[in-house]
Amino acid sequence: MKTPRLLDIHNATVYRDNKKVFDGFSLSVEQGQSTAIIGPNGAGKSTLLKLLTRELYPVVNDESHVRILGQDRPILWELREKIGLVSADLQQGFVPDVSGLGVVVSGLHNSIGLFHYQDVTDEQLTRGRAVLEELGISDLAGRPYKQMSTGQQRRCLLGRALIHNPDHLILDEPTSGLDLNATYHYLNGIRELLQRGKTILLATHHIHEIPPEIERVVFIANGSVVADGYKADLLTDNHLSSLFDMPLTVSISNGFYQVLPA
Ligand SMILES: Nc1ncnc2c1ncn2[C@@H]1O[C@H](COP(=O)(O)OP(=O)(O)OP(=O)(O)O)[C@@H](O)[C@H]1O
Repeated sequence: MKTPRLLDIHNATVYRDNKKVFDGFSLSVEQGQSTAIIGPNGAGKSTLLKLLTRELYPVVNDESHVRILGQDRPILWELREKIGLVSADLQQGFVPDVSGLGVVVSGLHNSIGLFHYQDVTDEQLTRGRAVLEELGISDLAGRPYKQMSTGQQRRCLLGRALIHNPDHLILDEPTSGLDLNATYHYLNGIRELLQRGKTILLATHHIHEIPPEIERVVFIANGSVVADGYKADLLTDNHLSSLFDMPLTVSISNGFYQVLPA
């Protein structure tokens, strides 16, 4: 049997409040095909990722579908186990008093904090500690979320996304707000995950945070896919200048791309 696609969107119309953000949007991503979704502010990147996490739904229509791992109506609980998420929305909405260990373990409860009515087992705590150790952040286990830096919170949230050991990860602008050291530390962690075979869907307008291991890029502008192909073919002066509507020049160093005004 053919492996179902991670994502298969065909002809989708999506509204956010009264605004039609996608009109006939189509995109598919195979499992194992890590992809960077690039576009300027307001292009529709987060909207796309929210379709995948089922935080947004398309308008129901016979001629369109949004299939995730082969399912039109995936069971949310199962989806959360198979696809980990780190996004700014999640980071901002997290319960401030929870500890680093609590952040990670909350992934098992699919909650944005840990609450007294939740039954947290010793086994879950042991799993949470193992994830913290794997990410090299065991020192954050007891620290309240609200007392962590942006980068520390982000790494705990990565731990939360990894607690189910999902095959797929969605990262929405993963290094925004991180300093240089934290950016490259975080990117190294992401590169390791890619090298271990995880599929990563990364939405960003920061070209420098695309790990060398990601080869496919999709450009989105005004709610449509405007280009889709290999990174080496699309991350060029001309293509990026056109996407961001200003003259840009690209340089490459150790597999990472950097962009500056031309
Ligand atoms: N709650 C909302 N109500 C109405 N319009 C919205 C809402 N959220 C987003 N939009 C609009 O949808 C469009 C796509 O937004 P989206 O957040 O998906 O873009 P993005 O590419 O992720 O942008 P950014 O890089 O700024 O995060 C934008 O025009 C935005 O103004």
